[in-house]
Amino acid sequence: MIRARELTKRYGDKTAVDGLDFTVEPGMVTGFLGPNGAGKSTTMRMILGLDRPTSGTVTVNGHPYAESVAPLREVGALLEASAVHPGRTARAHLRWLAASNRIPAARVDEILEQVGLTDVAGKRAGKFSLGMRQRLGIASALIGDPPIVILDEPVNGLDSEGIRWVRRLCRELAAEGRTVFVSSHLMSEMALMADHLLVIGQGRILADDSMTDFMSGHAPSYVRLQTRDRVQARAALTAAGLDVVDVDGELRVSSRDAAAIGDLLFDAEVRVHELTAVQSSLEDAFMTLTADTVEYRAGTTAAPNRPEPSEPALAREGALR
Ligand SMILES: Nc1ncnc2c1ncn2[C@@H]1O[C@H](COP(=O)(O)OP(=O)(O)OP(=O)(O)O)[C@@H](O)[C@H]1O
Repeated sequence: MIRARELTKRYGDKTAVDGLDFTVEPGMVTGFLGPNGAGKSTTMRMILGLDRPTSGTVTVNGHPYAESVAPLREVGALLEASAVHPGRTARAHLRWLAASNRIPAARVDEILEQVGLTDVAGKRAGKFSLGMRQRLGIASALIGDPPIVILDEPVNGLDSEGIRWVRRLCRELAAEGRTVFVSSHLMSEMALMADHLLVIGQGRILADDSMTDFMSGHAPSYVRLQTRDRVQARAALTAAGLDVVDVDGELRVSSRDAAAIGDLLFDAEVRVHELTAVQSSLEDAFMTLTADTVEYRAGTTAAPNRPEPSEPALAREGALR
């Protein structure tokens, strides 16, 4: 378990992390999300004792990580995949880590096998591709068989097979009862991997919810309706208590039950061309939630202080009503 209380970090005038209170529970994958500059890396660094909080505390298993006597056996972390001496082979790197943490040498071959690096174990890390370095970073995190695993952008540089492997690995680690805390900018991947989400923006918590609650609260579902009889359809749906928005000639109905809407329109003698239940994505939900906290943004011709609004966000705000 990881627990932060009023965790704050300032760099001069800049408050990177602003009074965070959260608990990362064991037995599940917790996704850590936030736009660039939100304070994710700073938070992870403070958890690992690499940065000192300006105020507040963060503990792993009830004590600050810096006080750990066998750090790699307590917390395994991947912060930067390239943090390996380039002249060292993968096996030599892992042996060195094992020796310095009193981990049996036999564990090295076991972990090389687990991350799929056995065949290149004798190769220098400097010659590794980004994907191989990522795997070596994950091996380094897991060598001490730690109950807490922290992975910052673990799928960076991995191909589809590698991404699936990381997803399976995280889910297995959580199923074994470990605390798994993972950041990623790949929303589609996070949606498949995480059970719980911690979302921050400008150093503050925006959401701390189970994936299910987060999606139902922030990623609305709707039914898309194409018909020539829009006026009649709208009247029938509104009379039934449903919200309807017109987006470029397509009606969006605030419901997830396409069949019920089909029946209702049939009774109202409305000819339907398309009726599709649409679930907005984690990315839509994330963009809507963090819209006002984004620190770096490319120039856009749309509204200057908000991201390009996602379709469901438009629907929810009734902007096109
Ligand atoms: N050593 C530092 N000195 C000054 N400011 C810093 C330092 N480290 C981070 N910051 C600032 O603190 C804020 C949070 O940065 P942090 O790297 O934790 O964000 P992040 O969520 O990890 O971003 P990204 O997704 O881009 O990695 C940013 O505004 C950043 O510029």
